[in-house]
Amino acid sequence: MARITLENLAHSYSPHPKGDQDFALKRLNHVWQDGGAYALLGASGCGKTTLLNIISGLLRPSQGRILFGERDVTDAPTTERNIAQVFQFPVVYDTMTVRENLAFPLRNRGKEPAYIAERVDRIARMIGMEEMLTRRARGLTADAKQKISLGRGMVREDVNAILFDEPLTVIDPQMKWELRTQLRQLHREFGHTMIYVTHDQTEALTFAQQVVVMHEGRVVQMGTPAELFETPAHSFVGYFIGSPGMNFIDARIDGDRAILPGGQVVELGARYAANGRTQIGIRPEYAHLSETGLPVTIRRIEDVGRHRIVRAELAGAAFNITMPEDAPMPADPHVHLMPGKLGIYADDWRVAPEAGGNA
Ligand SMILES: Nc1ncnc2c1ncn2[C@@H]1O[C@H](COP(=O)(O)OP(=O)(O)OP(=O)(O)O)[C@@H](O)[C@H]1O
Repeated sequence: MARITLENLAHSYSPHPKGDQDFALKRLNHVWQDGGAYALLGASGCGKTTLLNIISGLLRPSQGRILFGERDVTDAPTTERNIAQVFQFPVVYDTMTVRENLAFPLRNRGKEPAYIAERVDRIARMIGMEEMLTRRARGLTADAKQKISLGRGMVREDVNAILFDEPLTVIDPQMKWELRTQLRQLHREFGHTMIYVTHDQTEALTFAQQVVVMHEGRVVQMGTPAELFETPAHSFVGYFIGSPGMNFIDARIDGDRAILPGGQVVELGARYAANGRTQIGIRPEYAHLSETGLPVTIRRIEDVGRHRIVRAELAGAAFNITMPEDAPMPADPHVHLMPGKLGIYADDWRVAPEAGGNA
């Protein structure tokens, strides 16, 4: 296994890129620690698959280097990188049995038959296919074939990393949950570096210790699920994580106060110097309806089970508030923003308070 370093990496599918807009992957420096469980999260088209294919060697980056440990593998073929990759759709050998499919990567590397048998049985148990080991892959459902692909990706113990590219797309919801739990267990047991690509925040947050969020070809933040929720570094992370996402309201920042478009003042509890398009950001969970605070107009209330989502308007912008099911609705609705939970954003990036500040 190895630490994977991406150094000044960038990729354009165009042979003559003219500017940033021609890069599917903009310049990027990143380290995947040996043994980490990472999710790579982002909307469709943000560059996740491009990045995975560069790590596995299916694609050569147009700029920069990739290191496995200290070794530069930028020009090394896939076979030398010792990476297992599981794709969105099944890749199985139809004429082989399930057992032969699972054993294939181990046979290829000349492992002992006894070891292969033991390892295949173990993986088959994990993916719930012990009963099917003697069946040919041809004729199995897409779901079953994808489980074989997953099993094959995990059967080797000696890989540098296992890359999963939206591997559960074709799996039914109940099995999805089970397989995700199994992957986590496998990670704990064997400590492989795992990179799991998804556009689904639930998948990312339940699988990974560290979530790397990509937006328009850039890594905008890497953090634990809690860090991404509490302190999104970029407004995209605020929108993308959480349900509903973070509220952003345009505001002029004046030292330790934010002035909203209607003139309402929000005390920030610390001083900020912010230029460009400035906004305050707050999660719906940290905004509470009350009789005092900033006046809001309520547009709609949605009951989503354990709580309600209040769709409101604050200072001319859409504003969501989560509210316990049994909380009373104020007669004259105002919203109270929890001061320690406010973030200040300038041109989409979170701004730290000035030295000596405490927000
Ligand atoms: N072979 C290719 N040739 C040209 N452009 C490509 C190629 N593959 C991907 N792109 C473009 O590069 C950008 C990033 O694509 P990529 O597939 O890496 O994103 P993604 O985040 O994995 O999206 P998805 O979840 O939809 O697979 C997109 O704009 C895509 O259209």
